[in-house]
Amino acid sequence: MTISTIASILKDQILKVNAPMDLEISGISNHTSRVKKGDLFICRKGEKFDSHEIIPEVIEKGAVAVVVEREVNFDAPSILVFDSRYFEAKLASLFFEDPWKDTLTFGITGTNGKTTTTLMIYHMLTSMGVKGSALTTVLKNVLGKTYYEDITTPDAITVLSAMKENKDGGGRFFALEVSSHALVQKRVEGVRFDVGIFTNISRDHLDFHGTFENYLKAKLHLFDLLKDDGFAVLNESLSDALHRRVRKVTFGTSRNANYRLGNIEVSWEGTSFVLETPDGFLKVFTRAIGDFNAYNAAAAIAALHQLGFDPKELAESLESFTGVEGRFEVVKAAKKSGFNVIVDFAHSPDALEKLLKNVRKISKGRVIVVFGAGGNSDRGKRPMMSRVVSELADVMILTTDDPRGEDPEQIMEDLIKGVDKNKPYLVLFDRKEAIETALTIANRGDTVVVAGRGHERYQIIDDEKKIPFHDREVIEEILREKLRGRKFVQ
Ligand SMILES: CC(=O)N[C@H]1[C@@H](OP(=O)(O)OP(=O)(O)OC[C@H]2O[C@@H](n3ccc(=O)[nH]c3=O)[C@H](O)[C@@H]2O)O[C@H](CO)[C@@H](O)[C@@H]1O[C@H](C)C(=O)N[C@@H](C)C(=O)N[C@H](CCC(=O)O)C(=O)O
Ligand SMILES: Nc1ncnc2c1ncn2[C@@H]1O[C@H](COP(=O)(O)OP(=O)(O)OP(=O)(O)O)[C@@H](O)[C@H]1O
Repeated sequence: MTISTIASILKDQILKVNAPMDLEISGISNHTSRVKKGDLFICRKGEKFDSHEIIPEVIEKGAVAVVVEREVNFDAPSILVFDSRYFEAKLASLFFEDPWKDTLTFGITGTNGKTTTTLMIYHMLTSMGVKGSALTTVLKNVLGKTYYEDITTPDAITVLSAMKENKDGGGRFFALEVSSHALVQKRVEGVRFDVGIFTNISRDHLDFHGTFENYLKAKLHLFDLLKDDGFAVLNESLSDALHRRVRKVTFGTSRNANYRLGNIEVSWEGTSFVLETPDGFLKVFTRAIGDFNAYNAAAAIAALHQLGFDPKELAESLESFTGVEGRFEVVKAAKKSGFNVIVDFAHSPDALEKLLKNVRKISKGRVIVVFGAGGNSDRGKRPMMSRVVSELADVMILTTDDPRGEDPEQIMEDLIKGVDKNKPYLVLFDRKEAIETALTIANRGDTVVVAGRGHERYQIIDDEKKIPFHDREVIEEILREKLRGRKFVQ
């Protein structure tokens, strides 16, 4: 692709071109670690770093031109643009030949349930023989291959190159979990979606968005990115918040919902419910435990049913969905000990509340909860999280999550502010010790919930330091030690 092509197609985004028009670019990149020979490199001012400062380094590494959003004191072929992030998204779409155009694209946003809903769609479609890909917090799978390991919604270049690879490999759909950070940072601005799903909204990420209104606005931007015939699948509580004139399909429990959930039943085996669709009633069962998973399933079924898939086939294919790693994950190794252990990613007040209400429904004994709060993110939600847990747990053990450079004592102080002091609670900073204590005090019939980190494999202490820590593996290791040499009657 030449500079001339870019300059003519993206001219509205460009202030000045200072490069030969016939200059050929063979790739695009935005990070020094990924620059290749012949690349057009996009410079961005970020929160930690400004890559306008390192142009000599990227030219040295082989970039033939740079995109900048301010004048720089370095003589290199360049394109001056209004907004680097927006330009990157549009350029990525152009460079990878608009792969979303002939792909069935799903964008899934919401405070909770994005990963699960995305993977339900992925599971149903692939089980029905439709080839495709999904990028989520947990699974980042492009036609069976792990595409990258990192944040939830990657940068625009990664998103669009993954879509292109999916399309070139015969993939017909692409399901993308879209975080509010990604929407603000224009990581999906170069994509157009057939279906946008908004699972729910509750307090989270206010460190980044400032206010709840901004957070909601960020999420709603997904629907500005729908294709002309695209449609929105919304939790019924969000229908009025979306003012844009798009086709809306709602799910919920009220009479007005287009997809109406009823008879939700939760057990250790899974979740079942009846879904009233515009085409009649559907019995649905999924092995993912929790009434909130009925809502996630309703959203996923509504999206696919509206696209013309047979509802019975959808329900059948969902039966083999076993849930997502680290989401209401029942630790099998604990069965022998007579109590249950659950690992769950809940790290917002709403997710903790929904999780623990479900646990209470199915647990015979006490509910013992181990959790903490992540550093460098929304301080205000911390006391709300501990308030919910102290209300719903019988025993609460506060511990460390990912401090991310913040003082763990400070995080703990914030958490303790929300605790009901009439309820028993323990503070154990060492996460392993906290889990071990919970497993030690658990009696037959009790349920231990280890919340907050789900599938994550490292504790992030600060920018530099990552300590391997996987809740389920730590639990299994402790149980092995405890069970060694002991006999249990089951
Ligand atoms: C606060 C935030 O969201 N930051 C994201 C943002 O970084 P940034 O643009 O501020 O980047 P920066 O590190 O200051 O660097 C500026 C520029 O210099 C470049 N650079 C930087 C360093 C270097 O050595 N070389 C280099 O070229 C970078 O590529 C970038 O172009 O853009 C980067 C590329 O898209 C992201 O990797 C980065 O995510 C950081 C790592 C992050 O942790 N983000 C979290 C908060 C996040 O986005 N989370 C959501 C999920 C939230 C949830 O639902 O729980 C997500 O989608 O993952
Ligand atoms: N529909 C829902 N409503 C409320 N809570 C939910 C819902 N679905 C899942 N959860 C809770 O949120 C946790 C995370 O689920 P999931 O990974 O699907 O959400 P997510 O939105 O992708 O989260 P994240 O953005 O943090 O990756 C689950 O472990 C569960 O506790």
